[in-house]
Amino acid sequence: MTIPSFVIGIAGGTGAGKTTVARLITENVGEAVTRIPIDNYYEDLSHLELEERASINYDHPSAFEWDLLRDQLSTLLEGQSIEMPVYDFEIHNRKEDPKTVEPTDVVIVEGILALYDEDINEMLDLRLYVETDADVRILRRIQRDVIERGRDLEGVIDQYLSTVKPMHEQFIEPSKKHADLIIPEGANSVAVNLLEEKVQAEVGSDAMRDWERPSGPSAE
Ligand SMILES: Nc1ncnc2c1ncn2[C@@H]1O[C@H](COP(=O)(O)OP(=O)(O)O)[C@@H](O)[C@H]1O
Ligand SMILES: O=c1ccn([C@@H]2O[C@H](COP(=O)(O)O)[C@@H](O)[C@H]2O)c(=O)[nH]1
Repeated sequence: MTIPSFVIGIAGGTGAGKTTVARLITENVGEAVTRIPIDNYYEDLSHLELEERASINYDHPSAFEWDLLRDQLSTLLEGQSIEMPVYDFEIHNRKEDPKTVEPTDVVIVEGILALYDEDINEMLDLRLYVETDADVRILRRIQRDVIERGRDLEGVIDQYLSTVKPMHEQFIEPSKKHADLIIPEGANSVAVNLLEEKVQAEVGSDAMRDWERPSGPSAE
């Protein structure tokens, strides 16, 4: 594999289709891709009761442990494995066991604030922002949170109006200015096909990568 990996950041509002885009553009390259969902880097809130954890603002940048994400991403880019935390949305906390993640040709950093942090942005080779209308996103979120994340309708609506929407407007939408590409309507087939080709090229042509990178082996 090539070191450092080619790193793609995928940001966008809740329900925009980030995970779907990440899955579709990498589904034909097998294990050459590692996904780092930044949800896994929510602060460890084990010291709080479940009820207190449920009322946290999970859409504010301060909810994330950025130092850990920066450290683990750079470790991965140096070619070493990491012990990535794994988040459980039902209990609003990390699971007990982390997941061992090995370095791969392509790394995808995905999450609402994937383009927010300056240091993380510098580590990204391609910055994507998935843009989908708010009404579509909230409908998707209601469906997902009730079915997969153990929430009730009233709770999803309250959280959306009190934190998700205002934080989207304050932090997530403005992070779009850091994007190299904006993908309208999420997983649209033209965008997905182009990005899939790019991912396959990165997995398949290590030699070209070295030519392109000033810090790559051929530049030394
Ligand atoms: N282009 C699309 N068309 C229809 N449904 C979609 C599309 N993209 C995503 N979805 C659906 O919307 C929901 C949220 O998508 P997801 O990729 O998990 O969003 P995010 O990761 O941005 O929160 C999922 O149920 C997914 O299947
Ligand atoms: O304990 C938690 C942690 C996060 N959330 C919400 O998740 C979304 C981000 O996930 P997407 O897959 O991008 O939708 C964020 O808007 C948080 O509000 C949560 O509800 N509970």
